[in-house]
Amino acid sequence: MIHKNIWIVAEHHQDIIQPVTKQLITKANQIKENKKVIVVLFQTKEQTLEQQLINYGPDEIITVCDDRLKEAPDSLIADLLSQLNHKYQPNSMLFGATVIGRSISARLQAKLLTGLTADCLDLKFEDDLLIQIKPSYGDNIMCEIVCPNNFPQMATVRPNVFIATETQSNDTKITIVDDLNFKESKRITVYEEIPLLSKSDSIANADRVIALGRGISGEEHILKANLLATKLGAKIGVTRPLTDLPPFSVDDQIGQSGSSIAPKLLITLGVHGAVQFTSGITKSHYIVAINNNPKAPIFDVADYSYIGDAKTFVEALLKLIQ
Ligand SMILES: Cc1cc2nc3c(=O)[nH]c(=O)nc-3n(C[C@H](O)[C@H](O)[C@H](O)COP(=O)(O)OP(=O)(O)OC[C@H]3O[C@@H](n4cnc5c(N)ncnc54)[C@H](O)[C@@H]3O)c2cc1C
Repeated sequence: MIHKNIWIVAEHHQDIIQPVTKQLITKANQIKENKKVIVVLFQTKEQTLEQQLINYGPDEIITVCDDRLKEAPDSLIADLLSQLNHKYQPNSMLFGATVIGRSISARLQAKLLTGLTADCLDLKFEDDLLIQIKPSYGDNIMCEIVCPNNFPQMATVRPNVFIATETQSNDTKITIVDDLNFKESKRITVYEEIPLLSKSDSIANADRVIALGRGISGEEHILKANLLATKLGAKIGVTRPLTDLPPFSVDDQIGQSGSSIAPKLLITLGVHGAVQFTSGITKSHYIVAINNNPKAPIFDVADYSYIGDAKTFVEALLKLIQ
C-alpha cells in the first residue's frame, strides 16, 4: 500500500528499546485511522528485540538483522532507511527527538527531499495528511506544520509527550528484509559500550520530582530541598533561570525547552508557572505547588496548593518526615 503506513524508527541502547519508541507506537495506534503502524528495527543477528515492541501492538515490524549494524554510523542507517522507503513508500516516518533520532532523520530527509518537522509535541492525521504540532515564535504559539506534496512526511517527537501503553494484541506481522545494500563505511570501530547516565532521562522517567524555581534559589535552600528529595526518593528538576546556577544545567530543566516529565508526584517550590514550564508537567498525576503569591499561575494546574514561603514549607516537611 503506497503512502498508507506510519513508520516508527525504533531506537535501542544496550538491548533495551527506548521509551520514546514505545510512546510513538501507542500514539500512532491512536491516530492511525485506516493506516498500519509499522516499526522499523535495525539489529544485529544475536539481538531479538521484537518482543519488546510487540507488547505495544504495532501492526508490523520490518526488521533488518545484520552484524554490520553493530558499528553502523547514522549515515549508513539513513541510507538503509532510504532504500526501505523506496521499496515500501510509507506515508510518514516518526523518530524520537533524541540525539540519534535527530541525526538520522535529518540525513534521511536530505536524501529523500521531503519535509522534516523537528521536536513535535503532538501529532494527528487529517485523512493522509500528518499534522505536526510544535511550539514556534520563541515557543509562544503552537503551530501546525504539514508537508502535503512530498512523502514520507517526517517528524521527530519529544520523549515523554505521549504515554506508552502495553496492549494484549499478539498479531504483529514480522517482515525480515535482507536484500539491502550496505555501503562500505568503516569509519567507526566500537571497542566497548558504556551506558551514559543522562540526568534528563532520570527526571523524565522519575516517579517523584521536586521542581525548584527562582523562589527557592540560594545554596542553603537548595541543600535542604536536596535532603527532602532524598527522603522522598525524588529527583530534583529546575525552571530555566536555575540552570545558570551550579550545580544545575540544562539537563535538569523541566519544560518546553527542557524535559517533559510524568511523575506520580510533583512538588513545585517557588515556581511561578510560566506556560513554558507548565507545558512540561501536564502528564504529572499529582501536583503540589508552593508559592507565596496567591495569583501565581502554577496554582491553576496544581492539585494541592500552599500559599506561603517555600523555604519554611521545606523545613516543616523535613521535620515531619525525619
Ligand atoms: C522560548 C522560551 C523557552 C522557555 N523554556 C522554558 C523551559 O523549558 N522551562 C522553564 O522553566 N522556563 C522556560 N522559559 C522561561 C519561562 O518563561 C519563565 O521565565 C521561567 O519558567 C520562570 O522561572 P521561575 O518560575 O523559577 O521564576 P520566576 O518567574 O521568577 O518565579 C518565581 C516565583 O517564585 C515565587 N516566590 C518568590 N519567593 C518565594 C518564596 N520565598 N516562597 C515561595 N514562592 C516564592 C514568586 O512569587 C514567583 O511566582 C522559557 C522562556 C522562553 C522565552
